[in-house]
Amino acid sequence: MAVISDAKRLAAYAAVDEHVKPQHKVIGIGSGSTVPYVVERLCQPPHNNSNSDRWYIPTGFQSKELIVKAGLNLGDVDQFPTIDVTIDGADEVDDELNAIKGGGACQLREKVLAEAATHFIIVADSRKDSKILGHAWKQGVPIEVAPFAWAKVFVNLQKMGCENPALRMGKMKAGPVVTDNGNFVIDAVFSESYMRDPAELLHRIKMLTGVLEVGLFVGMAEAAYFGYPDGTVLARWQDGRRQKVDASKGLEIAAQGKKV
Ligand SMILES: O=C[C@H](O)[C@H](O)[C@H](O)COP(=O)(O)O
Repeated sequence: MAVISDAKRLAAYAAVDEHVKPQHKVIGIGSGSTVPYVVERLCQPPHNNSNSDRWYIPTGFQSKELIVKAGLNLGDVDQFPTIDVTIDGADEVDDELNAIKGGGACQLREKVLAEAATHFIIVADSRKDSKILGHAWKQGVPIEVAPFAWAKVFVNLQKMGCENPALRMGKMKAGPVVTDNGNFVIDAVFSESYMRDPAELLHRIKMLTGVLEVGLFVGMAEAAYFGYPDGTVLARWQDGRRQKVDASKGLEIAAQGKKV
């Protein structure tokens, strides 16, 4: 198995199989390239047997489309402020399961759904499995800001020691990326000494007026599942446990899924 998409699928399948139980009635669906496989698995046996009285809550446009296209019940977090399980992707995950998120500009809704969840689980391929944040993800910490405040937040980030904050610009669109909430995103690279203490960094950035949310998810994930190109899945837990998950069942289903 050499393809990264297969690794993502295995991680997603393993996470769904381990964490989504028939009694779970409200499920948060995250964003990114691994999440379509989460929805794919949720639509297969035995999980699909629970879907008629289950509600799915999206973290943005992409996951809303996934939920609607799969014919699942779409809800929102104002109807369901308590979620049983949220499964989401990540840009990088450190040794303690702190994560950088927001590469797709979804960090605000993602953090609300992560915080609302009794169980918050990350799924990703092995490239996201890291020791210290910033080692693998070089683009910086995604920061969602009120549009009129971006230049002021820029100056404050520079005062904190971030040399080159960047207003994220659209592709095939003149001007900045506008999030699903109508805000802008600043990507801010910080030194390793900052990244070694993500809780402190999160606190300092969040205190800047005009900042709505920071793509640092500190102490939130219960477990993270990383798919490897050799077909294995590594589960890491917040208490430091590491476990190789038997992905053979997932492999079998993935093979069947591809034929469909
Ligand atoms: O804003 C986007 C999210 O935080 C994604 O979960 C994250 O960027 C990972 O996305 P991908 O799996 O596409 O690398």
